[in-house]
Amino acid sequence: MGNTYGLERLGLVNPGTVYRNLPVARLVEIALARGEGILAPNGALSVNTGKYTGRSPNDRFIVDTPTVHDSISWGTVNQPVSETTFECLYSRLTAYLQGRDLFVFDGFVGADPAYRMPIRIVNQYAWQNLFVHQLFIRPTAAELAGHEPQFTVICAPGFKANPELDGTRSEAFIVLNFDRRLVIIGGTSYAGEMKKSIFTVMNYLLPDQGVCPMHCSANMGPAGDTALFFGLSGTGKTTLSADPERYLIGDDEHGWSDKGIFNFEGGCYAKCIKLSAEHEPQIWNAIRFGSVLENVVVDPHCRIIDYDSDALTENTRAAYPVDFIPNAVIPGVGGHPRTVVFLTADAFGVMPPIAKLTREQAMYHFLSGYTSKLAGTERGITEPQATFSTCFGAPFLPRSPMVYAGLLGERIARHNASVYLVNTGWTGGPYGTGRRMSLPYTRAMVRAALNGELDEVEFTSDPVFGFLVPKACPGIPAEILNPRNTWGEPEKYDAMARKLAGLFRENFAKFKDVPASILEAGPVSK
Ligand SMILES: Nc1ncnc2c1ncn2[C@@H]1O[C@H](COP(=O)(O)OP(=O)(O)O)[C@@H](O)[C@H]1O
Ligand SMILES: C=C(OP(=O)(O)O)C(=O)O
Ligand SMILES: [Mn+2]
Repeated sequence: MGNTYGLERLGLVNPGTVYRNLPVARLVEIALARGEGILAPNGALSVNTGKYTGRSPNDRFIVDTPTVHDSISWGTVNQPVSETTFECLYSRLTAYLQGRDLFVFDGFVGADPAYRMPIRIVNQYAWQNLFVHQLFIRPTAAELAGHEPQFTVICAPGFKANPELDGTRSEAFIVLNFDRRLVIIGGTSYAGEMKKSIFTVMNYLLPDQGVCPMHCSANMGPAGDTALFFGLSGTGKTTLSADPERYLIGDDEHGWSDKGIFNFEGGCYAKCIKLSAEHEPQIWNAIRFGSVLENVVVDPHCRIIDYDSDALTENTRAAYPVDFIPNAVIPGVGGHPRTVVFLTADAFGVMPPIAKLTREQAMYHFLSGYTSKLAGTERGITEPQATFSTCFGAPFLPRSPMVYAGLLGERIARHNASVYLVNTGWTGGPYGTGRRMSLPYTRAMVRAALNGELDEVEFTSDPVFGFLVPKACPGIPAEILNPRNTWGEPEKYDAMARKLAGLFRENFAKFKDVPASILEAGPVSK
């Protein structure tokens, strides 16, 4: 029998061949030989995930054990399952995997050696093992030799749960078990479930180590100044952090410790619907041999890639290691951020393209997490839907939002970071009548904020939300800065703004123990 690398300790007995940390070329060869995907003309491995093309938040559970019971914010996001349910499902999963070839990736999450955690991902599919190889932090040969995983993900999309037997909601499940330090995934092949599960684990563990975990991208300017871009899926974290004038640290998940910031991952996971070489050259060029294209339409005969097609999903993706972007920072660490950007994709077309927030407003908007869910990233979402996703990442936060807001607010104050709200969503009217904000304009505004150019301009106070809106911004026609001017009928804008302010108030009512100064930083007019 071949080496099983200790898998039997997880109850994974009698496997077929176990492959551990295969090089990229072999994973690609095996994936192709097994018919898991096809080669795209740019060299990327192209795969389709079938029924599940986005995350399935309703199928995600956390095992409710005494150790974690009091520190998890239970509810519709963090749904509990019992240990008995977990053990039954787990034994059926391990039985399913007997006799099958398995692909193991041993590596790390967390670029700062002080906080990094050795992890193991066990995959049924070679392509998913390539995905995690590129997305997480790859070990050196020496690190691999001494590797002892502290958390494991087992991902077996071919194993479909039976809700009656297994206590799941459907055939798909993502179950996190902190006592066993194990995540099990079945029924769905969407690769994002693996990375976001480990993100959730870090979001649980790091606050106890004095680190603020954040759903944000990060980059660094030539002078070493770092910036963070918070935002729910599809709001522009990946796109805006890939900036030819700056050094990329990471596109999605970071921690902020007493030393500065660090990426959790070693790769990026870019949305590629309507991707163009003109608007996103760095991402375009990162899609090559070693990358994975997920649910992007690639013609099986003539092998033409159609980035414009949403035939399989709007949520088409490319996964690649950070160093496929020129000027990436390896290892992904940086100093304390000078600028923090909250990205919102406002489907009402109300929010200005950029606004400067006071510290209290920053906390109010961080807790609110106002944005729109964009089509495709979660099952059942087919058009933009206004949502309040606390901390711009509610689906990934196992603890109370106050834990994360407290950690972030304290760091923003201590390091005197400037905070901006940037609307990458609609302008000129709501979704349907208006249009998506122009990406070149958003880039110009972000550049001005990061360069300090916005410190030099005049601002007006937004009559509804109270934050400061610049009157001018280099590279931008001034009239787009006030969203009211972009609507055909400004009175309709006023009505919509009042409606949105009402939604903010309604949503914020759920936060009970918030200091008055933060409560008062919400919408100013009734
Ligand atoms: N003004 C804009 N700012 C940022 N992204 C935009 C804008 N307009 C359109 N987009 C598109 O929106 C998507 C943003 O996705 P992405 O950066 O992957 O989001 P995230 O990383 O936050 O999930 C990309 O497909 C990008 O091309
Ligand atoms: C991968 C995801 O997130 P993001 O779009 O933020 O990268 C996701 O939500 O499945
Ligand atoms: Mn992203």
